[in-house]
Amino acid sequence: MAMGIGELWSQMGSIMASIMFVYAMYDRFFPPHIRRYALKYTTKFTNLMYPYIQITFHELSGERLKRNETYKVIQTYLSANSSQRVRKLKAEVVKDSQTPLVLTMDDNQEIVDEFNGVKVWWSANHITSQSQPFSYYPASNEKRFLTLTFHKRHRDLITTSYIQHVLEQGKAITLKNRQLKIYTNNPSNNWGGYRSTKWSHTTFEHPARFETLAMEPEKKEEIINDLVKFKNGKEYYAKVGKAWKRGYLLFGPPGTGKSTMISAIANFMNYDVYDLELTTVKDNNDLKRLLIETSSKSIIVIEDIDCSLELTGQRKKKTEKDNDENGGKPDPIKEADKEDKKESKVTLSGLLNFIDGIWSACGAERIIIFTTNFVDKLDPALIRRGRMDNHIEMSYCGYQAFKILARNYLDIEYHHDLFPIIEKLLGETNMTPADVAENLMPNSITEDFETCLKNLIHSLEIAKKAAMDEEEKKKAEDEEAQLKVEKDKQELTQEEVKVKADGILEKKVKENGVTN
Ligand SMILES: Nc1ncnc2c1ncn2[C@@H]1O[C@H](COP(=O)(O)OP(=O)(O)OP(=O)(O)O)[C@@H](O)[C@H]1O
Repeated sequence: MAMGIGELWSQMGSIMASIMFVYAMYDRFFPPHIRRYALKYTTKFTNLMYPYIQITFHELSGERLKRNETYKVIQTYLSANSSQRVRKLKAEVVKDSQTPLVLTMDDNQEIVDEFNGVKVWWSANHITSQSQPFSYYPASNEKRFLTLTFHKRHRDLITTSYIQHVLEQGKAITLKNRQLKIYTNNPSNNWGGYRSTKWSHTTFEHPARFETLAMEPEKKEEIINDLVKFKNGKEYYAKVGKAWKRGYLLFGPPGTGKSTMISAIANFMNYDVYDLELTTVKDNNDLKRLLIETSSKSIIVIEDIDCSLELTGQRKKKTEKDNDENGGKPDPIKEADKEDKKESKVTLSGLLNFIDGIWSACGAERIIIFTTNFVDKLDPALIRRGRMDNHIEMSYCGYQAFKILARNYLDIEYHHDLFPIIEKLLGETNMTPADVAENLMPNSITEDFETCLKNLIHSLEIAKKAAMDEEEKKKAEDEEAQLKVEKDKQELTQEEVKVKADGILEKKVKENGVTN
């Protein structure tokens, strides 16, 4: 006969009461050391019966309870996998991330992950403990940890491959989401009589991308392929015994996109940028120290390398020009700056060591970029292949590059009737992408794209005429110079004739004098 609900409840009640009674007796009459003994053996027994292994990853570790990097990386991995599956999520503000609000698994939530067909369980937990006086997070007396549970027959797979997989994936996601930074070296205060420079940084938010960079598509593709090969080249570089770094030399006239290219590379590679101002570096040692302080996955840039040091004599010219701009008088600010530069004792060999000396191998995955407007003036040792592996010429705007700018600035995707005229004019005159872009920008909100294209045509025609006039002028000057040379030659020959004639006359006079 079926048992009534009331009867069931009364039976459960008496079972519970018996359990409580036995526990109270155990607690009261068994001394603690016997209880500990019993607990030890019960745990051993349950461990034998329980086929799962648990690994915990604590949020804080070490004596000073610093935040554990592994915990953060696993949390990132789990966030990427859990936000779709877990019902209770926690929103956290993360510093230096492109997505400042990150959703992570909340306490006591569990997610199931699968690796090579094996199931594992992750759970987020916390225990409340006494507050930690030495913790970097003094307010926190909650110890958080993540627990990984898996069947013991998969021990090897999980403890080696799976955990490594989680860490690699977590790191990759962190890198992808991180906010890029741009560093620059500033002279630091006199300290103990030693004047050195220090990196300071801000967030790097340049919007340049390869898609928006105006250059010939084949050339662009070549650069992208080279970068991808470099990024995936860890094993290759290790195999050939070369430090994992690459040098790029960007050269071309001002306004052809050298700085824009650097930003596009940084965004594409997801690397930080170190903009090195060589003139404020005290000496080779200071340069070495700055190099050591740069991180992996970064681009070290030295812009206008020809003006940075007295490696080419270019700096002297620049200074003279600066004085001319100031009515011949030295500008006090620039003079102070000059004092700074005078102190820079970085030498060519110091710079060469910086690029490929022993110390350049500290840190990996680094790109060094030099830019210059005057490639011919650079010391060949500085830019030889192997140091600057890839020489990229940034040239005047061609038709393909123009089409990219037209798409960027005017949203013209494929073609416009004015394009053939522009193509012809671009073939006949030199205009930098910076100037083309400037012309394509509407001067007012009422200006439509056709007007912008016409503005460009007008500017190209003016530039073409100016170039022709310049050429004519140069031709005329050359001709004049040539004429002068010829005239000088003629005058010289006349002079020679005169000298000769005078010589003959003198001789005759002497002879006559003798005969007379
Ligand atoms: N190839 C390009 N593609 C897209 N935009 C460009 C390109 N070249 C120049 N520009 C535009 O012109 C501006 C100036 O270009 P950029 O500073 O990159 O030139 P640069 O070659 O580094 O000049 P400089 O030698 O004077 O430093 C940029 O802000 C960008 O808007």
